[in-house]
Amino acid sequence: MTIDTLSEMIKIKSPVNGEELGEVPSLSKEQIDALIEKAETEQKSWAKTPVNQRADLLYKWADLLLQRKEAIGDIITKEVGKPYKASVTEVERTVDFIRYTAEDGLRMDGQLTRSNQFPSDNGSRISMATRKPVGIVLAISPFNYPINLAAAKLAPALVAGNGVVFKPATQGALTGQAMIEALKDAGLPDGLVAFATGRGSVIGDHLVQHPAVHMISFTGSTAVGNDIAKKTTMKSLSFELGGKDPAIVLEDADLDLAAKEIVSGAFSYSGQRCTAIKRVLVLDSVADQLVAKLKERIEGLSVGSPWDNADVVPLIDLKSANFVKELIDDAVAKNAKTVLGGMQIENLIHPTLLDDVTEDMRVAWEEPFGPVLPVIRVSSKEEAIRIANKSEYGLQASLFTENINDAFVVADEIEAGTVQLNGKTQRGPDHFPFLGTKGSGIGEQGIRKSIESMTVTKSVVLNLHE
Ligand SMILES: NC(=O)C1=CN([C@@H]2O[C@H](COP(=O)(O)OP(=O)(O)OC[C@H]3O[C@@H](n4cnc5c(N)ncnc54)[C@H](OP(=O)(O)O)[C@@H]3O)[C@@H](O)[C@H]2O)C=CC1
Ligand SMILES: O=C(O)[C@H](O)COP(=O)(O)O
Repeated sequence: MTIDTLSEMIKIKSPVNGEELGEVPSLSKEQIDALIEKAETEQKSWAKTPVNQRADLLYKWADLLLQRKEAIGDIITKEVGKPYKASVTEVERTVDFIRYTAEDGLRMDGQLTRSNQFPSDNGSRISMATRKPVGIVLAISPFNYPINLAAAKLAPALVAGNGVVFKPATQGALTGQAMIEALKDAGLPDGLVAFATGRGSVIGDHLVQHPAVHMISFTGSTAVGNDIAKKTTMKSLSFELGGKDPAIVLEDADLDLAAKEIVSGAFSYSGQRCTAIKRVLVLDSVADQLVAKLKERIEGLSVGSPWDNADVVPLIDLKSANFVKELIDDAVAKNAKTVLGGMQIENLIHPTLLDDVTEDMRVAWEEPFGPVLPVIRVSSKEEAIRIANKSEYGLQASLFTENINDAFVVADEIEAGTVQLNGKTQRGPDHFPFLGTKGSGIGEQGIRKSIESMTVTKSVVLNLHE
């Protein structure tokens, strides 16, 4: 089917019980073009709107989201099966994100540079650089944080004076709709944000190659990120992609702390987080003890419905669960030991701990996006660093040690955007720098960095003549 022939609706069903929740239009090429044209027109006056008024819109939007947090939390849980408490927390976190973005947007300043800072210059020129919006930002978000990772693109884009084309994950589009309704109720100029629904596989190419789009802020899988990068030209890119975050546990680590952080980092929302801990690299001498502690904690996880706030819930779809099971089966066939779990019931995978995982197993390298934790035993910290860095990904890493020297030496060697010392891998707080190296991304996020990525420098030079 080509995009030109589309006009049908896409039904959104619950990943938990298959209930039909609603539908969103699969927009045609012409509909998308008309929306983008309107956004382009509106952006011109939005860019001239004082930043304090742009920030006011964000504050009002945040207030409305907070008032609607239970209702939106309800939609998130229905649509992506996130535990209800975590869904409401996601809305609250988004509110904080938007408010902080408004504040940072107000503080974004230019830079004054005198020419005589450069050798041999007589000082007759002054550059006054300010930040200008890029124009139209294409925001493409994934399913797993359907409001937070969408607002994390829209808020910086808007406060900086841009128009936005917002393409939500299809499984996440109902949440996106609720978020956009709140933005409209807060006073969003009509048409400034084009809400572009439709499957990425169908409308994606048209969006990412659209000549009116100046910048693409994408969060999702490395496969789709690679595809977009190949297809676009002359657009700036900010990509947050997949990960295979290791937790490295050295001999002198506090093993109780390590086990607690690793289990929470690996299994919350069933491991459907880019920053989930996706492998453990533990020194042989403490591996038995650590595995026993991990086992005990994983046994304490609840499995079931997101409405009961279970720790481990059904995955986003059957295809994803089948993929996770495939990784488990491959490892077991190659002699990994199943310490716990390994069962699949439709799209629910029981929390799984695999020991004695080796480098020939797919689960050592591939991102499951599910509740499976492989343990790889290593004989030295050098081996841990080698295996950590052999990954195609480089999002985050955790390092557990009581030795401050090792902490900094090893952290320095790890190829990742962030190394967490004695803590689980995680993105927040959201004003921290957040980035992936290698296959985990391009560019940097974190509130200030996101605003910067959606603006360009405009320099006006004053030439003084005697
Ligand atoms: N580093 C980070 O910050 C994060 C990374 N991720 C990564 O995202 C993945 C899980 O999220 P998931 O939603 O499944 O990721 P996908 O890559 O499948 O989808 C992400 C978004 O891209 C859209 N899309 C799909 N195909 C195309 C295309 N050809 N052109 C343009 N857009 C397209 C999707 O639309 P549609 O839904 O319609 O297919 C969706 O909106 C994991 O790999 C995870 O690690 C997730 C969150 C954070
Ligand atoms: O999408 C993701 O997985 C997030 O960017 C990770 O956020 P978190 O570390 O706060 O869960």
